Amino acid sequence: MTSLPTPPPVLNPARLRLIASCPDRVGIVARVATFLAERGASITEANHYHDTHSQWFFMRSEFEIGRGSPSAAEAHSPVSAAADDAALLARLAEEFRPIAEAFGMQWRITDAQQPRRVVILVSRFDHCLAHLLHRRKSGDLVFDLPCVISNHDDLRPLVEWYGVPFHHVPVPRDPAGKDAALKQTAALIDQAAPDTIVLARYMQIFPPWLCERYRDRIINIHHSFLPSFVGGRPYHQAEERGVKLIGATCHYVTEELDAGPIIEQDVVRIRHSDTIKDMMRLGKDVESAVLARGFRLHLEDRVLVHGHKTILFSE
Ligand SMILES: Nc1nc2c(c(=O)[nH]1)N[C@@H](CN(C=O)c1ccc(C(=O)N[C@@H](CCC(=O)O)C(=O)O)cc1)CN2
Repeated sequence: MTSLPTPPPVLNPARLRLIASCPDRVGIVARVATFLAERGASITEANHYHDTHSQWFFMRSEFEIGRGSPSAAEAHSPVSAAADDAALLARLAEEFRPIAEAFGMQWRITDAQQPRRVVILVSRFDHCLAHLLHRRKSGDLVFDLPCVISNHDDLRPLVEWYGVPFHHVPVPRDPAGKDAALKQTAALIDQAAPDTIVLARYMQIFPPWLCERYRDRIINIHHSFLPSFVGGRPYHQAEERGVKLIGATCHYVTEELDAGPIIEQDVVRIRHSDTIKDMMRLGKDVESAVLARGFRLHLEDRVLVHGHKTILFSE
């Protein structure tokens, strides 16, 4: 049997992701793999899942592909390379669209090397925000951070120490004032044009219109193991109930409070002698870790929303 010639390695390939879901049928993976192979793409990671309840199929393919146009190699300017990558991604999407339509897919192709634009919202508790700012500065989490928005001014020094713009939008308790403040907050978010919004212990409830505008792109950290202890003061609820485990839940934000699709959760054991203050102290590490893990899964396109649940294609 004649061995196929090994193609020369593609120098500095683009690294893209194709995420898709559709009613299950035979041939989906074969068709997508052929589409990629026909374009010289090398699949570096592939995940598939068949949901027996809904008979839907989910897939995530990460692949490397030559940037193609010689102009990109010749240009050597980051701006040109980024522009070429955008053009490559747009061309692939245009060519994939007929396949997606034939299978009835919900899909997207993303650039794994293009940092996401993220706006973080916070109130007074700083531990989750501080964790994300540190992980970004250390390079563990890669994302662009055009600004942080808060309904309190307390965390301005922390945020500005990291060289990130800080916007203070106080939210009064009266309904008219709250509505106006959340509209001002939304305007700042829109101005930043984020891919993702992270609520890092932001203690204001987003109105339905804002949840819809950024559906499946708003990530919250709730300081309980949902569905236990929804809403405000979950540690007080936990103390009253006498639970032996407290926890944290990272979930997408929907108009129904703390009921959005869950991305990541974890727990920590507590003792009968632990006070609410002890719980809040023990909870901080869990909240920070769960938010960072959930956020990373989202940044890497490893979370697929299916109804009120998620499918995770972890590494
Ligand atoms: N539409 C949604 N908005 C928000 C969600 C959500 O799931 N859907 N999660 C919350 C975060 N959160 C718990 O994790 C939470 C935040 C605020 C409250 C609350 O009762 N807030 C009061 C004001 C409290 C204050 O001023 O200190 C209120 O908004 O009336 C409960 C739970 C973020 N937003």
